Amino acid sequence: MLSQREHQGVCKLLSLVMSETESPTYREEDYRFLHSMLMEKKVHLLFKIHERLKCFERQSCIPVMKQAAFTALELVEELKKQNSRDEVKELCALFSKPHFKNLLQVHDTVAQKDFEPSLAPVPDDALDEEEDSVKIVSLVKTKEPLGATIKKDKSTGAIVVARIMRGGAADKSGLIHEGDELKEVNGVPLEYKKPKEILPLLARSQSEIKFKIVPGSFTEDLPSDKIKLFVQALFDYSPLEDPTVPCKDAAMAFKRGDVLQIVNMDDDTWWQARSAGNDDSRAGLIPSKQLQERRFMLQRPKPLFKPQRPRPADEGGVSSSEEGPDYAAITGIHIPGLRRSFRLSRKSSRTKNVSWFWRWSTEVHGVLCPHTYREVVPSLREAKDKHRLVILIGPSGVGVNELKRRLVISDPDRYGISVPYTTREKKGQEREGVDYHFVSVHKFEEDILNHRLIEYGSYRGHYYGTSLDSVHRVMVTGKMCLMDVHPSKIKFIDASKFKPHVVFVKPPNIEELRLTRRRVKFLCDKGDPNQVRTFTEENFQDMIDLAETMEIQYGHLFDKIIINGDVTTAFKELKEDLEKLAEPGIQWVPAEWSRPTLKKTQRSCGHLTGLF
Ligand SMILES: Nc1ncnc2c1ncn2[C@@H]1O[C@H](COP(=O)(O)OP(=O)(O)OP(=O)(O)O)[C@@H](O)[C@H]1O
Repeated sequence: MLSQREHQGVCKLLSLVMSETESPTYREEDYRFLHSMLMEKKVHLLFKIHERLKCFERQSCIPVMKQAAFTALELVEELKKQNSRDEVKELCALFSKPHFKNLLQVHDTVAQKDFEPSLAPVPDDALDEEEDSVKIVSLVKTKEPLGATIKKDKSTGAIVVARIMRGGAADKSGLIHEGDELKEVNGVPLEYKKPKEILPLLARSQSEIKFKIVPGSFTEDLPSDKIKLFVQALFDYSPLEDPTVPCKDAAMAFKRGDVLQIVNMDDDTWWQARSAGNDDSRAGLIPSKQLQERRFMLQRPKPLFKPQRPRPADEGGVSSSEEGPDYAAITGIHIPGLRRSFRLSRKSSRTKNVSWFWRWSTEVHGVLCPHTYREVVPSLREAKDKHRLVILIGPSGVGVNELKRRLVISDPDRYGISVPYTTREKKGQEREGVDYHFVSVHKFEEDILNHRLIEYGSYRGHYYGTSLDSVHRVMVTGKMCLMDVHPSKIKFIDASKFKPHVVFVKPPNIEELRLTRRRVKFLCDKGDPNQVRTFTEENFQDMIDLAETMEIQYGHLFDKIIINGDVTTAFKELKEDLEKLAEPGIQWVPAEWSRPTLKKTQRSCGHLTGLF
């Protein structure tokens, strides 16, 4: 907004100019052009800047002379002619020093206000052509790329500016816009030239690049710093491996999990983004959500077409009945709460796979949303805040329990595990509240009805489940609660309360599985301690297949993916991730957590709202 005084100034100037144009050569068209130019917001801003600079000039100190370097030189010559006193000699020596000479030269540059790069004057004949309006734009060449891409307009054959990268040199200049037609670069006409022939012209120019431009219809964008859309990438992207990217140099690479600020979404296929927190950097091209979804849809979904292997007779432990997900084995050091898993077990995985395949095939043409980007918002974590709930998921046998066990052993004061509930009888050494909470069927079913269980299932006629209550009990002790659930249950966890951090434990490739697990023994039936065996090739393949399916279905919920090849490396990576999670500061969380609709969804699902 212009101040009253500035506004008056503009009006005065405007009326002066208008009165001057009332000459015999007055043309309605020129008049309107001048009027619209003077009404331009940018012209007003220029007046404003001019006013401010004037103000500054009045306050600032004025140099006594503008040629101090020359005066110093003359003085030295004079002094040399005088006497040879020590002080005079010292002064002459001082004035002759290169540092001092340079200092005076800098002074003179400032005094003469000679900061502008010298650009050649606009040639007289530049505007003689018949075009309605032609712009001559001179840009000083720096190490920074221009930050614009060009293309040939298919219908007219003209070379036009395809994109201006936000924050780049062209964008900052404010002089070149998308849709502008380039007529010449450094005096070379671009007619009949291909875009790739023009790039060397730009590269060849030394200190300045001069464009002759026919402006396109330009609509002012929202400045990039005003667009506050942040997304977390759910896939890795490398422009070098993308043959469809319009300009590899203008594109940016990113990894899954990187947070990007989207600064331009005008184009349906290529957005412009920069790394979050890097406000001054030039934006880069990234595939838009729509483009990435299309690409994803065009890929043949692998699990859908995977041939079903026949089920060996020795693995028929669980039928395809309504029985809940199977429980997996427990190995290693006993830690309370580590003794059960509702994740798909290796025994039931094949049966489950069949139904997942069916679901995938319907969802792929229906509601399944490919994982491209998820909107995130910054959330400030303070030192006094409770820890976030850590959810570990992965196919059975991949090592979720092993990693939980190592975390608890490494720092029992920091990590805790919720104690599960069961309706079965207490066995041998088991302790109430340590190994399980032993409850009646009636109590368990009441808890189900009251939505007090995050997850539950039945195994051999007994219920097993994790209650919100037990998670809460760990959290109030100030520990980070670790739990493993089936990924389909994540959406029912009250995100605004627990701020779940989901870690997907992924198997490595089959060679590494063979290498690291060949001798590993696991309990294949927790009800029978004699049923210990080693992993088979089929177990490995199941693990990989199931991980792939989980990633396709639930990948958008994963905050971190850990590949559990070498267990020490995987554990270190997990621990580092969780330590970072505990640190105070800004964390990026899904934007939907802060939207009121989430609560509605939860209520309509009838889950997990009763207890807290
Ligand atoms: N990276 C690894 N290298 C070698 N052995 C591993 C590795 N990770 C886990 N194991 C071992 O594999 C076996 C299965 O691991 P674990 O019980 O943790 O799997 P899980 O994912 O919890 O599966 P489930 O829920 O079926 O028990 C255990 O004996 C464990 O010690």
